[in-house]
Amino acid sequence: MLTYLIQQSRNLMIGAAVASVLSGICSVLLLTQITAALTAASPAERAVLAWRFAGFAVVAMVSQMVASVLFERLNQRAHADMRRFISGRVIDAEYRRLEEIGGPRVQSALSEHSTQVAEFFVSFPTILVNAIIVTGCLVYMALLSWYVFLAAVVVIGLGSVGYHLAHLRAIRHLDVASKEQDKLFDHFRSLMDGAKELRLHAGKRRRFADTVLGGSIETVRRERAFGMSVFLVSTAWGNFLIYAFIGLVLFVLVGDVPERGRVMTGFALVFVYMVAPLENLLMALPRANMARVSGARIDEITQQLDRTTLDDASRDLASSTGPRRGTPSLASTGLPYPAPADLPHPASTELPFAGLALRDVCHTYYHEGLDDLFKLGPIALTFAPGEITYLVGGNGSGKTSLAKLLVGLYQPESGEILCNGDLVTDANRDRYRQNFSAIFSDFHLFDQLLEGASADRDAQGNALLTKLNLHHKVQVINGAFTTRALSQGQRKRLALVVAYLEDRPFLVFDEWAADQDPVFKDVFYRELLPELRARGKAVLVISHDDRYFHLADRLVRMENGQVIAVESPSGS
Ligand SMILES: Nc1ncnc2c1ncn2[C@@H]1O[C@H](COP(=O)(O)OP(=O)(O)OP(=O)(O)O)[C@@H](O)[C@H]1O
Repeated sequence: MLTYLIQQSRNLMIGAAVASVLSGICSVLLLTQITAALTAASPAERAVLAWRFAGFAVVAMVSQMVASVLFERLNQRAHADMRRFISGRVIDAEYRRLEEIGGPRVQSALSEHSTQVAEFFVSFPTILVNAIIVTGCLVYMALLSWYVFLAAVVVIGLGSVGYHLAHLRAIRHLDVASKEQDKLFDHFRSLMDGAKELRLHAGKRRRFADTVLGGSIETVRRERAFGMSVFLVSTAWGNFLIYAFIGLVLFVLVGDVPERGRVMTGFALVFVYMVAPLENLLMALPRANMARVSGARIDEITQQLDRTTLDDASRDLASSTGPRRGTPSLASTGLPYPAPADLPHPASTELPFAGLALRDVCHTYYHEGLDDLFKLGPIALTFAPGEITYLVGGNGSGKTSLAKLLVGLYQPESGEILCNGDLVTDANRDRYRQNFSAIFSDFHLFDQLLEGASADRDAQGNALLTKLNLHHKVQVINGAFTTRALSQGQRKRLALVVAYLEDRPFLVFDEWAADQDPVFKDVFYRELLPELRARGKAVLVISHDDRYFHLADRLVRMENGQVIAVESPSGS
């Protein structure tokens, strides 16, 4: 990830580095002018020095401005690139994969980890400029004396071994911290999602705050502090080696060389000049290592997201703009998923929907903690336009899972789905999904319709709001709802407005009516559903409202992941 970001920003980075180096050189030259001014005798000499001083000061200022602005831009660009990259992968990922990975880990990658990686671009100029200065000093040292240079190499070697050992240890702790951080994001979510429960139960609130959340915060602090301390200790070890080296050179190696005074002065100057950059370098490296750990974490998450992706069409599109699997690539981030018009056509929505068939489809959930499986299917069912199917059964019998299989959110492990007689495959699954509007029980309402604002659509939306008796609460203006602060039942009605506007041939309602008052429940089952039937829509209604089961064209009963009966209650 980090390597890729550096490659992506190479030119900007080179520009920023050159400006940094120039600023560093000018600072040194300014110092030489100050020293010269102290000893300058004539006014003419001082005038020349003054002009030079002014010149270097201006160049130093301009180059520092350019360098810091460019590095800040690099930082922000890296941040934006990563956000686009990760959210692009999340949008592309198979839904089931997302369920498995879980929101908190993705959230953690999007926020903390990407901040750490972007931070690298703040420490990078320090590393770069100081590394250049240290290298320059070593070259100068080699010119002064080969013996001393070789001694320097040995000391640097020793320092590196120490640093490497420390590094291995520190990385282990930073890794534990970054994994714990993913859990911490889960607890952060509970802070909001569980706000009501936490307020109603003081004991639980305390235990959550102290043990669960507090424990997680503490683990991250402890592991990160330990990892970083190891780095800092190795920095002190590096510093010690620098002084040991200086002592070695001054008091042992240049004992009785010819021109001792000149050589000693030369070394003294190099050391004085080199110590600060070397210290800065050693201090900046731990930050770069933090960035590396976070970069690896982002890679791990995006690779898991990638294991199965949307469909071959989007994969093809991404591969035409850059590498996709294995090596990290931001190439597809500008276009995280293909516009429907760009997709190939099989199982398409262009043909009028003529029906679909599930042929012995199966899906399995594996519950890791319990070492337990939930097996859905094999299930064989057909769905026709203008037909209302009620899917009923006890809690956990597999109704929602079957609906997710039906609408293409899960791909069948075995068996197949045929739409208009065409086989649904990985290549056309995304297009197949465009046949459906679904309101699951954990539905999400976007604040916009995301259909492109138009006066017509606003008018259509507002008419539907009136029909669903919501017009006094909310309106559609410029393609967006004026509010989402509604009761659960009202929000579900709003979701219904969205589904109506989508005008898809197949609608799925997962216990939609559960939150409606009796009057509107009646309207839903007795008016809205028949109306949809009359418009030729296929409808799957997951329901526990047995008062209305007789209104279904077909009643599919489920138990323990299997369809146990298909009935025709209305006698049609
Ligand atoms: N995201 C998931 N990960 C793992 N297992 C799951 C997941 N969702 C559901 N399951 C398992 O699948 C079984 C069926 O769940 P499903 O939600 O399909 O049932 P349901 O019939 O819709 O239940 P309800 O009437 O309570 O909504 C559950 O018992 C659960 O063990």
